[in-house]
Amino acid sequence: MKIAIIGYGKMGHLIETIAKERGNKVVCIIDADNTDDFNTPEFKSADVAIEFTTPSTAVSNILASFAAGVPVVVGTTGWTDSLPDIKDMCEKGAGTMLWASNFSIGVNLFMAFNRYVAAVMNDFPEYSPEMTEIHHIHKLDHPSGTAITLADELIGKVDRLNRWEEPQPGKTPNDHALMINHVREGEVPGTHIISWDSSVDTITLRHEAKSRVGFALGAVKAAEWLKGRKGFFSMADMLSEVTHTKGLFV
Ligand SMILES: NC(=O)C1=CN([C@@H]2O[C@H](COP(=O)(O)OP(=O)(O)OC[C@H]3O[C@@H](n4cnc5c(N)ncnc54)[C@H](O)[C@@H]3O)[C@@H](O)[C@H]2O)C=CC1
Ligand SMILES: O=C(O)C1=N[C@H](C(=O)O)C[C@H](O)C1
Repeated sequence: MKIAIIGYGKMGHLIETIAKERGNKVVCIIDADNTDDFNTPEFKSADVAIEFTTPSTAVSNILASFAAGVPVVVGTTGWTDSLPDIKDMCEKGAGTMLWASNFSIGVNLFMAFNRYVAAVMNDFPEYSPEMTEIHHIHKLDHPSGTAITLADELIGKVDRLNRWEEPQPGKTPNDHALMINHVREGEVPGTHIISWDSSVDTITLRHEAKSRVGFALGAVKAAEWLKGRKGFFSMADMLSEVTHTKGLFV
């Protein structure tokens, strides 16, 4: 199939390599210096575009893809205040998009394990959860999109929690808040840790990406799956259809 790449940075380069290895043709690459190319026949010929740019540019790239009539897989994080409006547009037929805070199959399994553990822990108030995400020093947003997804899903299962917070100097954490810590060091591709702590022990769930390959491969597979569909989709929609794990992802 024909793929357009929006954002030719660390993820964009890897997506180009993996898309070609899987037999796809990359028909157009848009980066910060050629954003007028959304109007070209090359971009408009793409079956699906894949967008990995920055928190401040994702929304305009999504809208430009919709205007060009090209369905778009979006991995950019840090812009999701606008997600309800974009989802609404897709549901009204103005565009097609698949968004995920994390395209790695391992992280999507980790998300399922997190939901299961949180549901169990709802009945064990002696355990308090906390989350830490560790990423490379170039990352623009915090907490990571993945941490926000994990936190929202955990909070949804635990009656004693109603929001997440980041630590603030001099401020005592609220009893009903899940704390999310972020660490920026070196070139760490992405590590997420969820711990459940009691006075006598700690239970820890940890996912550690070894490289960005899992993210890029998942995004290319999502693009291949999105071809020919219309509406708004998540990784869960794709995984629940292509795997036989009934109820695990949605
Ligand atoms: N959902 C997922 O699985 C993953 C999401 N990400 C997210 O993807 C985004 C990009 O990550 P990286 O590739 O590591 O960043 P990067 O900084 O290496 O690349 C971003 C690219 O976007 C380009 N860009 C900036 N403005 C643009 C515009 N208006 N139009 C087109 N391109 C533009 C930059 O020139 C740069 O080449 C980040 O938000 C990151 O958090 C990263 C890895 C996995
Ligand atoms: O910026 C990154 O690199 C990553 N961003 C995503 C996020 O914010 O969750 C996914 C992955 O952890 C890598």
